[in-house]
Amino acid sequence: MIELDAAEVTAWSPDPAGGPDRVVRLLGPVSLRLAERRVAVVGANGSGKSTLARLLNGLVLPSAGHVRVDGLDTASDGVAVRRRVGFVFTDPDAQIVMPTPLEDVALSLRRTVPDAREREAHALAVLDRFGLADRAHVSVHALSGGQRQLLALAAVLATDPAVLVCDEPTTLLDLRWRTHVDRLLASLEQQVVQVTHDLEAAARAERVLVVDDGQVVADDEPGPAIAAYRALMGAAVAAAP
Ligand SMILES: Nc1ncnc2c1ncn2[C@@H]1O[C@H](COP(=O)(O)OP(=O)(O)OP(=O)(O)O)[C@@H](O)[C@H]1O
Repeated sequence: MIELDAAEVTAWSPDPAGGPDRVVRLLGPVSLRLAERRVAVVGANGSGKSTLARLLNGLVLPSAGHVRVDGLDTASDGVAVRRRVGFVFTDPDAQIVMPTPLEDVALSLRRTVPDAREREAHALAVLDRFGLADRAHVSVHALSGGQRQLLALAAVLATDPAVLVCDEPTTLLDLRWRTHVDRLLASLEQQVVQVTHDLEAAARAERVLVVDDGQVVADDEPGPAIAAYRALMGAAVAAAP
């Protein structure tokens, strides 16, 4: 269970008028309990979706309030939270650090599988599960964008986190790879919280959060939540000069 209690995120920002830096609120206060297996987060560019997603595994810490995962506070139990909550970025290149897929997945397993041979065998099995076994030893630069996104997912899921948070995991993918990754995400046992601009993907969630200007402005089943998001975007388009 993910719990946000009056969680706020603030940051220092330059004053456009040239005065001293000032504190701006990026998100919140947000209070939520997320127990559903499939949660989608939608909203305009810059509305605060990534900030919300990053709060869930302690990549961003709340400036006020608390975020807890299965009772573990992201501020005081960050390491334990990150073992429970895997995070997948939009751009897999932000995440892939090793020269080959095998080494990259093996790196994720270094804590849970101490023996090097066992670790390699385990990493190969993970790559096989993601359809990447025949790419295990090639340079990661020789992978397609879709294969790189799969590798990023494989490396995160290798340690079997209880929760997977994905920040627009299919935005850079063509329709074929998007469908492939969507199916893979749908097949997971884990709780998945997915930030997305893909309203078809959001419609498959059990619960959809709509973020606008740093606030959760709708929180509902997909039908009404997506309708609220469309209304919000329609109003923004109508108000544009
Ligand atoms: N460290 C920071 N300092 C100052 N402002 C920040 C910082 N991080 C994010 N912001 C601002 O906070 C707002 C929310 O950013 P966030 O990345 O959460 O939006 P988003 O909804 O994920 O956007 P997108 O759909 O474009 O990825 C934006 O206006 C962004 O510029």
